[in-house]
Amino acid sequence: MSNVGNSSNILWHKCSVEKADREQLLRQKGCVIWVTGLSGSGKSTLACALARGLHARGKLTYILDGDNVRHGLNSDLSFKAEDRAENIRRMGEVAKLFADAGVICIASLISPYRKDRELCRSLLKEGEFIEVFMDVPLSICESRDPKGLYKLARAGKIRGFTGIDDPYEPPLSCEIVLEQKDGSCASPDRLAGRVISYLEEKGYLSPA
Ligand SMILES: Nc1ncnc2c1ncn2[C@@H]1O[C@H](COP(=O)(O)OS(=O)(=O)O)[C@@H](OP(=O)(O)O)[C@H]1O
Ligand SMILES: Nc1ncnc2c1ncn2[C@@H]1O[C@H](COP(=O)(O)OP(=O)(O)O)[C@@H](O)[C@H]1O
Repeated sequence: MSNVGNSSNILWHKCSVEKADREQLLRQKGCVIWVTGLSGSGKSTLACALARGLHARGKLTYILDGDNVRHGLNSDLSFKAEDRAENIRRMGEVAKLFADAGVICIASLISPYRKDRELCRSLLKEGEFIEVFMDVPLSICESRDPKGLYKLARAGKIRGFTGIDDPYEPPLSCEIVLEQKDGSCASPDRLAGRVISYLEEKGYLSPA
């Protein structure tokens, strides 16, 4: 008998077709690229550029974007701390399933709290969780404000907005930092190129 979370009598069912077999088929290694950063830091843009770049090399990717998943699976969750934690936990679990399918899964969400990101990291094997920090100062994100949300937050019309009146905890150590400082903002394709080089170096773009 085994207990899993709140359930009991749940046993793992194993299949003879495993992750490595799917990876052979796809000629790549399943992993999670976890893109974290403030709203407006360029997470979704990077995710798209990365998916395009990898697709062009014949690699199978799937983007889990915070905004998009909040339209469906996570539509019951708000932005209070415990709901963000649940949002991130579910994203981590779904990303893990994609990685197990052999897919290069690009999860792009603010994920502001370190402990939630660490929990998602712990779901995967060593090396399979690649954290990418969009290191863009709040002032730049705020000046971009493509959805007008910072303006609403500053006006007190949105409460608990990340970076304004809700914290963002930058990674203390992560696999890739993409810095965008004033005046020197690399293009999304260039930034994606840095992630693709990392994947190549670590062998993720070759079969298991
Ligand atoms: N209070 C508050 N704080 C931060 N962001 C807010 C908030 N309310 C709405 N939004 C919009 O929701 C997008 C962030 O969703 P995420 O799922 O990525 O957030 S989180 O990881 O659960 O913190 C985020 O999208 P991005 O701009 O793409 O980051 C915002 O557009
Ligand atoms: N590398 C970049 N250089 C300049 N502008 C960028 C870059 N990446 C994204 N942007 C712009 O910044 C804004 C926010 O990008 P977005 O990808 O929506 O951020 P996020 O998903 O983190 O909220 C958009 O207007 C986008 O065009």
